Amino acid sequence: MSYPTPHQDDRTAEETGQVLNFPTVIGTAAPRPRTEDPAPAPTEVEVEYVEPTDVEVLDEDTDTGPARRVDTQVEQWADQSQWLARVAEGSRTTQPIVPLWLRDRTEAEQVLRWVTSYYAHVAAYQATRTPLYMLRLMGRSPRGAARILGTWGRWAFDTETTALRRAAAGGNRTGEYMMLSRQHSSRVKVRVTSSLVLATATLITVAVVSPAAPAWALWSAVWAGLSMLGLLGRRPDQPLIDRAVLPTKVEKLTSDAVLKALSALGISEITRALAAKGDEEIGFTAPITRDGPGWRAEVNLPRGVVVTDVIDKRDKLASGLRRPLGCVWPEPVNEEHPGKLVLWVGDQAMNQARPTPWPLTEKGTTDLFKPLPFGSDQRARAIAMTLMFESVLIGAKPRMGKTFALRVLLLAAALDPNAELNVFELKGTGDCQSVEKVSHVYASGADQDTMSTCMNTLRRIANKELVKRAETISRIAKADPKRCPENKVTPELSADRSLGLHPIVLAVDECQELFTNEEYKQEAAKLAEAIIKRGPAMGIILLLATQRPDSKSLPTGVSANVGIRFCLRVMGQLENDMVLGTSSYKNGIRATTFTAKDKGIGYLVGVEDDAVIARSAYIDGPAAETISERARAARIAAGTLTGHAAGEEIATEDTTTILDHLLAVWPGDVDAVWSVRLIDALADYRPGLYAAWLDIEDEKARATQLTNALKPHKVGTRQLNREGSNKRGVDREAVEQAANR
Ligand SMILES: Nc1ncnc2c1ncn2[C@@H]1O[C@H](COP(=O)(O)OP(=O)(O)OP(=O)(O)O)[C@@H](O)[C@H]1O
Repeated sequence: MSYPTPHQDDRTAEETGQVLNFPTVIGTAAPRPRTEDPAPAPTEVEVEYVEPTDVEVLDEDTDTGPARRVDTQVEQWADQSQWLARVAEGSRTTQPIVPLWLRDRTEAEQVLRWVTSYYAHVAAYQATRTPLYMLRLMGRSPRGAARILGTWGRWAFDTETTALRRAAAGGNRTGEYMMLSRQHSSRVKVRVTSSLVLATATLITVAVVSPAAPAWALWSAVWAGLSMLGLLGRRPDQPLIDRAVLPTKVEKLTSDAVLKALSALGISEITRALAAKGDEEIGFTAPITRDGPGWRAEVNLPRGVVVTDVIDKRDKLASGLRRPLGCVWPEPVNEEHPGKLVLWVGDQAMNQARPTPWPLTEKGTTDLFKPLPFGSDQRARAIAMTLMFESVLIGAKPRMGKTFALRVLLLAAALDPNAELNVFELKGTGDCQSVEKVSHVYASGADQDTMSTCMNTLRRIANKELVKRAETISRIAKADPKRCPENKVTPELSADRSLGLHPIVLAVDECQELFTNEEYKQEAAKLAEAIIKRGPAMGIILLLATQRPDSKSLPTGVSANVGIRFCLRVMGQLENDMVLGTSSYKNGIRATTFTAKDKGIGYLVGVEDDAVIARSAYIDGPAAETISERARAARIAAGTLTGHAAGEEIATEDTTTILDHLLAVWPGDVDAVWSVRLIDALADYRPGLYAAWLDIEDEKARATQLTNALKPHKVGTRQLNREGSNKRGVDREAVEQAANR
């Protein structure tokens, strides 16, 4: 593309804008003339067009004339340093020396499997059709025989000279005719005689040899003969052998196919960009390559089109590519720009691929400080997650695989003999039963008893364990900062059982039951939030799974603070963002695009830098039992089988007191609060314990209830003059001191 020189362009300066010359540090190229300068002799100046970048547009009112474009420096730089720009661009987009698929053993195996399966398919396809091909040969043999006879007849009776003889006879060329006739007669005589001799010899040989030959040899000869005739009888419009049509799942992805599919999306900018041939608005930034069991294309979408526009129309894209929906996975590349699309097209729909086996099914133990195998991505690459210092939220529509995913994490945790498991399944179907034999606390049920056991465990962990662990950690950090450099548990501290800092895993399946329970919802939300915020540093890991990830069933404090999120199929943006985090839907991370068949498949956030599509490992009931048995044996060997699993009676009753409740509901940093206000908050927090106090109409009498309840803890109340009224109230310091005592 070339810039017009001032004389080539007959527009006015106002129309074109003026190009200012900037002093440049690179070279001393002659400045471009201003449009109002006397025109130099017209010359054809070919200047390669460089996309204007960082163009400063001056205010129309400043200086003289209209807004000015100041591309000169950019152009000069580009003119003189084209190669530098090319090198810079080139080094940004260098292609890997070792192909992607060869870098990883699993991927190399995938490719090998793919190639083998392709040729196996072709071989099997043709082998199964061999009888059909034979029938076709037999069917065509009469035509072959006729063709042979025809050809022989034409040769033996010298038909090729018939036209010449006719022409000589018609033209009264007697001499020529006589010569041709003689030649014809002698040819026919020789050819017919030799044919008869050959035929007789063949017949005699057959008659002599055939009685002595074995039957298979005769049949083979007949078959070979007929096959030969069949081959000679072929027809160009009906090939004998069918093409082993490549199955759709391994068809190569071509750039044409990708562009065609993109054009079918009905996005006007894409259609325009594709129509404008030669325009580089849309294009591939790397060759389409094999990537795991599929193809990977990198596309720069036209300016203004974002990858989420394409993700929204994934079904149309799949239709355009003529692939099953489960094969087509468009993804954004967030570190580049929102219009950079990576399109991965699998050979097989993800939901139909064989789930990769869980590596710990047969053997092995785990360490919660290290990555644990969780599942695999669309490319069948293993996905591992480190649970320590994290909390996990799993959300989905019912029956999409949330309990299976939770079970993988629970079994992985169970295989760390040092981890204490507290497991609650609030639907009562026994979905987590496989880990009962290794759990310190285990309860399953939809009843109030299970709920109350779950609440008491939450209270123990949030109110006692967190406090105790914080004290231990700060004591160790003070005494020996090297032992605890980041004021959080380390593998060494956690392994020392005498310190009580071993990992605690608290899992609640169907947690919506807890967060919507009239009696516990407020308290449960506060406790869960406290554990999510403060627990990870102290080795406490909360795992939550819910089939109703909406604002009512999942407290914002929980959904906003959780670290690892796994969202299987959900129906709407709200549920999607509740599980995956605010703006996920807007950013193209949409679990709404999964279909009902995508069981166990979801978006996983918080494990890799970007959200990934993952399928949890499939561990069925019997396999889970076997793994759990192994985990139990490991615990027995390590001497860490405790609580419910060890048949111990564990105190799961409420060990919190009114002091804990007061501190949980205390408003911010306020040092003293009226008793009536505290009673209101307490009644919301623990309606089962305090709601009855609200029935007392007289404010003074109501406040007295709190005074009396605090007496056993040696916490007094006093008159507080606030907002122009004088009412009984409590000091925070007094409550804290009593709680610490
Ligand atoms: N990773 C997976 N691969 C293949 N199939 C899976 C996978 N995970 C789950 N499934 C299938 O999905 C079905 C439902 O799974 P699961 O019981 O975990 O669903 P759920 O979401 O917990 O259901 P509910 O909400 O009713 O408790 C299972 O029976 C299983 O066959």
